[in-house]
Amino acid sequence: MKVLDELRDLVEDAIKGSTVFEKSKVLTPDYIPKNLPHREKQIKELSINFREILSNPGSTSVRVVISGKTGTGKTVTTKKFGELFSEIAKEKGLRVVYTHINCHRQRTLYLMLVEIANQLNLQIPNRGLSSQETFKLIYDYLEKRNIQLIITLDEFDYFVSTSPIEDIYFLVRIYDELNALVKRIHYIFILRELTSLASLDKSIKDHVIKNVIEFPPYTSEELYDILMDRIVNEKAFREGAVLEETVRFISDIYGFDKGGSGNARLALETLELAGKIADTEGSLLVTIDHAKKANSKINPELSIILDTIRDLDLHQLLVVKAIMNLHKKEGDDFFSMGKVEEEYNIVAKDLGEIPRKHTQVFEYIRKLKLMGLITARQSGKGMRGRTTLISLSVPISEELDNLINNEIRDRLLQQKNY
Ligand SMILES: Nc1ncnc2c1ncn2[C@@H]1O[C@H](COP(=O)(O)OP(=O)(O)OP(=O)(O)O)[C@@H](O)[C@H]1O
Repeated sequence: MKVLDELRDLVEDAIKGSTVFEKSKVLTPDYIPKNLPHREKQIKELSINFREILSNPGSTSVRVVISGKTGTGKTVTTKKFGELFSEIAKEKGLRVVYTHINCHRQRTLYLMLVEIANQLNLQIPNRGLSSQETFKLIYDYLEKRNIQLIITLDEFDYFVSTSPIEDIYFLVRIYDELNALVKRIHYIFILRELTSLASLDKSIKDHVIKNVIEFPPYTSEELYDILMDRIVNEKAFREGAVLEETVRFISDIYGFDKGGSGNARLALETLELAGKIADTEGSLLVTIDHAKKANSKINPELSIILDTIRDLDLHQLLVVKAIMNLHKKEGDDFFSMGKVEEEYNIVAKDLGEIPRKHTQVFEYIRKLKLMGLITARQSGKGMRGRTTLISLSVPISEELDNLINNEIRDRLLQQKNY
């Protein structure tokens, strides 16, 4: 019974316990934030493409393609645009309804149409209507209420790769089908890769690919602004709970310019998980160490990183060991290149190895950075100008320690045997 009581205490303590979060819901994937840093240009491009709906409604059916890798804000940006655009239309006395369909969830043309009807609050009779009949019902509804409808087809690549060609044709050439004079239906097609449309017939492609808006992967600076916006403006965390260097660290790991994927979703997930780890450890601050632990759980590239450690040569491993030693000795995360080189010289000599020259060590560090094992950043402007500071991108655990030591031992043994 005692054990049960202890467990109950534990649960109660955890419920009462302190937390670094203030409004954690703003970190959930479906949350649409007030600001979308670094997507202003894309929102403007969307607005320009759609403005004719307001100035000359019924004259044209707009088609825009949005293309970009995963986590580059395609979904959140189109939703935000839809929200703002229909709001502005309403102020001008026009009805524009924005519908967002995920082609992966609504897997067939029919299911997509049912979902569009749902979002329009239009009841569809249960007797099995065909897609064509359903679309006609939707169109009549728009006509009766004088509505302009924007349909966003998210993950359109999926629809293209799984649907019969007639369905794609029907969807994009809807006006030939409907024979309607007033154009009320407009599309935003969201794709990860433009090349996924390559297999389509030219007559279809011409209806889809008119205006392409690119969503490039985010740089480290851009991710920093996105994370900071959720922390400071959206108040995801208590004031001061997330250290600035933690945000910098996460942005550097995922920044496209730093060899990362440029994926804002992974950066936000890492931040959220780092917060949860801080809570579990009873810490009032979210530190780089929490971010490293979160990264090792989330970053899909990490298991690959551990594999790459097994491929490193002896002196590259010694550089990694030097950074680990410095971390253990000084408790810091980032060290200047000079310091790492100094420690590397000691580590090498201790093992009876002749340390490599400065330029070679520099090259090792560059390679380790490319492999994603090391994160580098510039120091703040100090007395001696800017210097490059480096840190390991993985948490320093006993497991990592053992792995590195074993690999070093193996390399030394191999050398002896030759
Ligand atoms: N510029 C931005 N500002 C604020 N948050 C952003 C921004 N870009 C992306 N995000 C956030 O990152 C996450 C991923 O964004 P989103 O789902 O829009 O990406 P996506 O490009 O549609 O990805 P996928 O191709 O995987 O569907 C979401 O939580 C979103 O709110």
